[in-house]
Amino acid sequence: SPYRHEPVEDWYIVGEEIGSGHFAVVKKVVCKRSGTEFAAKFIRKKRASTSRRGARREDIEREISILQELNHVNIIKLYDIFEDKQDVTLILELVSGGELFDFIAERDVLHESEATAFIAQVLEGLAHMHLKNIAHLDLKPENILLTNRAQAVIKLIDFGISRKIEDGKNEIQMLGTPEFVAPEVIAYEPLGLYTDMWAVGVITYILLSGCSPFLGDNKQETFANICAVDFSFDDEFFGNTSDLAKDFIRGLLVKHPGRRASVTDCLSHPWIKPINDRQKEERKEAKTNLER
Ligand SMILES: Cc1ccnnc1
Repeated sequence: SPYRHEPVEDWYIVGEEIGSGHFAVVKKVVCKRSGTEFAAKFIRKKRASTSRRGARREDIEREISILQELNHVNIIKLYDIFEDKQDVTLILELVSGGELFDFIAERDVLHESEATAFIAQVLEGLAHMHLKNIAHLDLKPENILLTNRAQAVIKLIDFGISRKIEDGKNEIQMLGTPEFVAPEVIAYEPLGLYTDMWAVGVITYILLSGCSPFLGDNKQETFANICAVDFSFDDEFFGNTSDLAKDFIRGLLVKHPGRRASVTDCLSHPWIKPINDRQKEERKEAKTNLER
């Protein structure tokens, strides 16, 4: 295969674990030649065809080809690929500012205008993907990282279940994380770019309130809440939230995929792109209630 068959340790000093995925572990590494830090994602290969452990070759190659097609400041970059008997290892851009939600939880007050700046960056990264008919399909807070605390640049990570959406062929059976999956995922109906937009609605709802709109006591309850689109803006948590923000979320938590706001609709929504000072004023006043 076209991947480098030398040991990763020949070229990189392997450091601490900084993340883990389904069949993968992510470690901080330092390039021996340049001293530059990267993240190495060691993906365990499936050995026997009957084994349930390890990732299938076609899934690893799909993640790689999708990462190689994407080139955007808000999407994690892939620099190199190694392979040995046990793993395929992706050398990725190191994103060391932690998860967006931890950054926000640390802040005592986060104005909506700051929240929109983060969501706008998620939307910019998604716009780049959706333009190429690529859906992430596993958008959730832990897959939204920050480069560092100063600039607070967002990076989308983990394209492990990401897919090219081709008409008629997107009957993909898959399940992201229950709390963030759209109704079509639960109903085994076609997934699409619109499936990511539902997740943006859930993420924004949580960012502004600290509450999860559909989370039940178990998976079944959560799925029932999602399929019924059973959510509300409880005044206890949304009392300070602007009407623009609620309108933005309502446009995304729509059951019918065809009626759901697209990434383009979102980028031109007044909550993200205020067109006059009144809209700016309205946004500024509101504060988030994210759990501290
Ligand atoms: C977890 C992770 C993945 C990619 N880059 N940095 C950190």
